[in-house]
Amino acid sequence: MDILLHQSKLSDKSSKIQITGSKSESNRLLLLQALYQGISLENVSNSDDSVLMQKALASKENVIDIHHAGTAMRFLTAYFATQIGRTVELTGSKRMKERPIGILVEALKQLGAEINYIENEGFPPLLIKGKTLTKHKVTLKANVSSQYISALLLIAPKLENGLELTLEGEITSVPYINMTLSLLNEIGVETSFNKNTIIVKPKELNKNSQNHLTVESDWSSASYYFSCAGLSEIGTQIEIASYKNKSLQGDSVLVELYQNFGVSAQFSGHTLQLKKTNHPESSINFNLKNAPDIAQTIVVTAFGLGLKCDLYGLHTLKIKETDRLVALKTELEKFGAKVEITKDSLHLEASNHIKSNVSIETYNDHRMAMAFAPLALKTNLVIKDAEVVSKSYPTFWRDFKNIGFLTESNNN
Ligand SMILES: O=C(O)C1=C[C@@H](OP(=O)(O)O)[C@@H](O)[C@H](O)C1
Ligand SMILES: C=C(OP(=O)(O)O)C(=O)O
Repeated sequence: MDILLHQSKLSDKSSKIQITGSKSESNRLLLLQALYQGISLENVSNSDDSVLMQKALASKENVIDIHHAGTAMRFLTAYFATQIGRTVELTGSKRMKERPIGILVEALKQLGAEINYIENEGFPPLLIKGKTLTKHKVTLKANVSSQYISALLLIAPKLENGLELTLEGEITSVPYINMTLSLLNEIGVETSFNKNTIIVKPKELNKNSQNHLTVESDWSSASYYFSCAGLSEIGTQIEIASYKNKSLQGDSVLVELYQNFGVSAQFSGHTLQLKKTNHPESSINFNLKNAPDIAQTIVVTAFGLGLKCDLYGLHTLKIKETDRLVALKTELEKFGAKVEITKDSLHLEASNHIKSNVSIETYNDHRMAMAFAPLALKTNLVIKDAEVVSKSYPTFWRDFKNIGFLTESNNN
């Protein structure tokens, strides 16, 4: 399905958008729920990636396909490595087979796991034979993906002696590691993270222990509304829910970053009120190594406002749903933008011209579709294969229409 977005203006009646739970928090908590009894959850994400995670954890099949879900692939590799007596083939989409997993597999093997590559060395699919992991110390590279680290941390309290991780190189996406540790703490697991060492103490929850956790709504999904506010006229307001002032999600840095685009974000209880209050700064320069998932949103907002934009710390973007650096350059240039990319940065020139009626390819990447959609506040455009949004935010197009976007779909 392609969606034609006519140039739109946000509706004056500020309607409140209820955004689904964080997929990162949900996928961690679903795994902890499978490992420990007595955990109940509220506001779990309805994203494809979380539904796939739930199904995989409940499945009794020998082959489990997690499609495009990176966290599910990495977290379930660790999970199945500890499921004694079970042998599972863990596989995914064509793209998943190109997303590296060797660092995690090697770390699990150092702990005593039995995992084999079915096709290419270092990549899914994997054949995992569940075993008791006997060791508790492991060293791994931390500059490729934090998901390998979170995967190990999630199973750590179940290991006989817990886990001591030594991280090598510059640690990437640190807030996601802290999120994992905080969620472990919430269910009573003791952890420490000092410099490059993380320690998780072993823990068996007592039979009667009950933990009820409410998943905060997804901040990466919130970014598209920050972008809408940023691209609107001064005075425009949008309300999104349900958010917390002290979030576990690193993408909550949006509140600070979007001030540069003239957007103010105020809490009223768990509702976040976004308002365009000021003109933007003349140029944007951010390091996003702690918040890689909002890079696409930010560069599109900057382009829509005609701003020069330099983004750094983007080394993980090449191994996500698509090579996001190449995808951004290709699609932005269709509108007439001038973009340079390196292996870890992106540079957009200031320009006040935006070509109309461009068709955006989404490359099986939900964030390509959602990041470009707010540009309809400036021009007409088409989003190809628009259903990709369901990877993290299935009701995105409905919600988008509700705040005033004029959309037309065609099913080709
Ligand atoms: O742990 C997580 O939930 C995630 C970690 C990040 O990945 P990297 O650590 O690979 O950057 C992020 O991009 C991804 O969307 C979700
Ligand atoms: C990179 C992402 O997800 P994953 O790595 O879990 O596929 C994302 O949601 O932007």
